[in-house]
Amino acid sequence: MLPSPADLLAALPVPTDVLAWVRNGEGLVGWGEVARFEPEGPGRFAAADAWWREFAAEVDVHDEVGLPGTGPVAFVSMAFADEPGRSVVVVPRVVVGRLGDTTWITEFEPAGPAARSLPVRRPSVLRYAEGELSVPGYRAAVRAAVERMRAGEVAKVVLAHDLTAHAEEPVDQRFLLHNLAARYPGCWTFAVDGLVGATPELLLRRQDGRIASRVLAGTTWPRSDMTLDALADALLSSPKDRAEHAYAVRSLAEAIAPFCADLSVPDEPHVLRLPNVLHLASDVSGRAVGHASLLRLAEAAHPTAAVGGTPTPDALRLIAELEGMNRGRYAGPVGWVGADGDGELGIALRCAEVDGDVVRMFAGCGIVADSDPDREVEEAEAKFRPIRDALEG
Ligand SMILES: C=C(O[C@@H]1C=C(C(=O)O)C=C[C@H]1O)C(=O)O
Repeated sequence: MLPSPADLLAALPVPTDVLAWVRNGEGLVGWGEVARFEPEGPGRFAAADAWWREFAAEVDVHDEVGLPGTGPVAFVSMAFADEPGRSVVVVPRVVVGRLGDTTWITEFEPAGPAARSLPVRRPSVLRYAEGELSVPGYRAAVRAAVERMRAGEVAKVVLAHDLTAHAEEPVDQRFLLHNLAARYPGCWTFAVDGLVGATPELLLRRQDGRIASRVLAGTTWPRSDMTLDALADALLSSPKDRAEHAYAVRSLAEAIAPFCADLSVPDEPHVLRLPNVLHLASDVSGRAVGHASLLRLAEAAHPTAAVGGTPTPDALRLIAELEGMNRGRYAGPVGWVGADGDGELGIALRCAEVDGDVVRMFAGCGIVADSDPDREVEEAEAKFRPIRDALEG
């Protein structure tokens, strides 16, 4: 039995090409690679689903545990945009999983040589630099979005920017994972093909005929002049944040309604408290009708107005125009799928793309007509905290 959240991650023997999806000590970690598929474009979800079905159907499975996450699994990280962007589906050679008190190992045969276990290394000297969209560039983009919204072009748009850190040596992704899981145990700590983070937002879970989602939108952050209770009350009674939240909930609920019976959407959001931010949160759930896999459900739901906007097509056009950067897999669905098409996909937030010694971090905010550009810059700063702190140790 593995006693603490850090321990599932401690099973990872190597510093890069690690796979993880861990929350409160439960989940999956993987390494080695038996297969990979990299779809692109608007058909990427359907292509990933078809490829995985075909692959999983060929596997001769001996599953002695029979829990969600046992048997063959693929880790998934989808591009945010139809263009540009590369999505990744990876089937690991070895998976270690944990659910409740049960811990298991899944291995493809013939088993490869055991990976030599390398100690976790702290990144050496970090130098920060602007990303593709600088802070002043981001402020200007938010200002422009507000003007366009006041002119009635869109109701909500989510704008993000990036920040780069350079280390002296390739970054040990496990160092980030350990720090994120220790500080944000209730978030889903993930790593797929170099995208590493800890997201508080569950796009969709499909399991045993149930569909669930945790929608977040509407954010505040701790400051010295207000208690956490006062901040939470202010967030719940802020018309701006409630409006941002309502768009996100509606977009998710409408997208999954055709695949669900007994859809349950809370009348009021609750406040999710994290060390760096507080969010308005709504847990939506329903009973799955039909056989649409998790990947096909995600295709219908992505991007929700938590990371895109309302109406979606106009918001996506505005994001491409005003951000002018490639989001890559940031804000796209990330997680795992099982051979039966069930699994869990979060929204890849509070994360970074790690490429050797370069770490590209992302953060974004929902913008509505009465957003203040300076506050959105501050909110993005608060959202960079988890990954920056994880890098710095
Ligand atoms: C876009 C991000 O977060 C999203 C935007 C939020 C908001 O605007 O209030 C809150 C949670 C997330 O849905 C991010 O963290 O980068």
